[in-house]
Amino acid sequence: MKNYDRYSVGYFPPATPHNEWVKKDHVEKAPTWCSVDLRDGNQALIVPMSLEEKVEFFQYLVKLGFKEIEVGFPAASETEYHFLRKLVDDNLIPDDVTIQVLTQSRKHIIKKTFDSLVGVKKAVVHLYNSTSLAQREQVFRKEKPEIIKIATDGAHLLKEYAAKYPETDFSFEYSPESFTGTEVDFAAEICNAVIDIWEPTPENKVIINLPSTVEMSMPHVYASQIEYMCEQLHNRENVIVSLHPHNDRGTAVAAAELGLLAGGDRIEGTLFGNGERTGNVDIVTLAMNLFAHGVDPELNFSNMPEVVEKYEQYTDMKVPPRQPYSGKLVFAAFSGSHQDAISKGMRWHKEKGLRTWSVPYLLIDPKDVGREYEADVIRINSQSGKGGVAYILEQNFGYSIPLQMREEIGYMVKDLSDKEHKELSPAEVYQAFAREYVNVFDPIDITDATFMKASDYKSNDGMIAKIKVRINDEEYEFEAVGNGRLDAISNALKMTPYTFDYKFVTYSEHALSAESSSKAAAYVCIEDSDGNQFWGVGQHEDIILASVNALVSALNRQNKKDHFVE
Ligand SMILES: CC(=O)SCCNC(=O)CCNC(=O)[C@H](O)C(C)(C)COP(=O)(O)OP(=O)(O)OC[C@H]1O[C@@H](n2cnc3c(N)ncnc32)[C@H](O)[C@@H]1OP(=O)(O)O
Ligand SMILES: CC(C)C(=O)C(=O)O
Repeated sequence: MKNYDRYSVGYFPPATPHNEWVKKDHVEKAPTWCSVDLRDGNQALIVPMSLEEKVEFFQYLVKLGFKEIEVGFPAASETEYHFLRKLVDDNLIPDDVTIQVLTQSRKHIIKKTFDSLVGVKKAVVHLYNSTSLAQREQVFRKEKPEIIKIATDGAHLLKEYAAKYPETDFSFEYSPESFTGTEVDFAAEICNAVIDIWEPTPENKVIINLPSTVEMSMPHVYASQIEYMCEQLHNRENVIVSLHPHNDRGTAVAAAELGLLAGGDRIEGTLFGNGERTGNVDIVTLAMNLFAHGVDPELNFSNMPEVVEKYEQYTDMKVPPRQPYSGKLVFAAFSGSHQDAISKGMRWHKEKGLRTWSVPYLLIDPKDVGREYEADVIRINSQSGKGGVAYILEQNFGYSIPLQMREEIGYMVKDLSDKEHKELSPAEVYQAFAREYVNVFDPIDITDATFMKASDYKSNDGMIAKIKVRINDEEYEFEAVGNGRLDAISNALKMTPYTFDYKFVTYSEHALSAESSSKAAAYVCIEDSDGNQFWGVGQHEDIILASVNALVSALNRQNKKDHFVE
């Protein structure tokens, strides 16, 4: 590919290695979450949200458990301003939720921001200016001291305006925007200049937010930068280090996780990673990654389908089918060996009554995010195998297919999917199975069967079967004795003018689920003198007649109408 040589690394790792974070292997507690869906997410939409949509989305974010929500850039537009006023005037902000607003470091914008906040109980005012080499040179055309002055002027203004509204509990946040393209020592210098003005205390900490406004490096470089900043920041114990990753290289989640290992306390991100360009960091994935490591994420995504639905409704964006934890296909196993392992794993967990989760191929239990095994996990197409097909028949329709029969059914179903070139729904799997195996009554149909004990039969408990049978539209009635019911029926059938060539290989039966109107299923396998085997399945409310139906089905599969001659 041409033109790769136009690019080079544009980021600035610390001059000395800052890699202590590498010694930790997982994040041990949830960070403070700040949703920026209504600001960063909103500013990235083709059509930003309406006031009503923002109100609903805000309330939904509260329901999910967010305690800090950046509600907008109130100086940006009338909608943003009125939205904030509505939250305040209609008392829509719960006491345990802090709203946050973003402002550039410009006096009229800061003033308008504070105007919009009048009457709010508590708020974070988030000040930013760009600090990267590229922005300094190309956009602001200013040297470092002038860039620092933009930040410190803004920091002073925030203090001044906040003092005018003593009824509001204000906190301050500063972002050296484009941090990832900023020399780390300069980033530390400008953040410290702001911290020194704000003079944080344990009661009034400040937030220093370190955005990868554009994600430029591999995630470990971002982590090293965060570790360096945590070491350099003044008054660190009273500074909340916040991370605001974007996803330009597709590694925002990794960067955020490593950044947390490196000392980050707080994450700004959005549901499903909506945001500028390739998006902000996806808070759903981050939170669920904690969950999957046994850490309480302190956000509630237990009804993921609803989260997806609401998000799509508010933003008009789509959650892709492979989005971690939330996409439609992320728990789906189509391939045979995966299905086999999952169904065995599920059974193992059930049998052992295990609460801890270790089912192969599934990072978490889909039920924990409101997904259904039946609809979401094992799905049938031409890549599927016997284990998956048997799982579908058992879970959805109550048929516990004998192990020896599974392979044959598996191939029959996958072949059908292959020919039709489509996924088969559980109902279609069942129809294919039923059509081929269950209660197959043509050309042979036993229309009536009664049994009596033949106690004199070789002094054993033999059975006498009296059957009415229709074969190729002719009716016959015979009575015969056998060492069991099926044997007696076989002997009666042999009295018809037809030749039957089979012996029994195996038989099994079980009750079907309580909801089913047919209460029993039976499975019969017969073998002809050439060694060919034929399975049949019978279904009936009466277990004895289910077994008769299974035998008849097997015989009919052996003796297809056209080939069955006297
Ligand atoms: C990475 C991020 O997501 S940052 C947030 C970005 N979000 C947004 O910008 C959405 C909301 N913004 C807006 O609606 C508008 O930009 C407003 C209302 C805030 C300001 O509008 P305007 O003043 O008309 O335009 P604009 O933002 O283009 O202003 C650019 C000027 O501000 C300066 N500027 C830009 N950002 C900042 C900042 N953070 N602090 C101080 N000055 C800044 C620029 O250097 C430029 O200066 P110049 O006029 O001397 O050239
Ligand atoms: C304002 C800052 C935090 C921002 O949105 C970014 O840098 O991406």
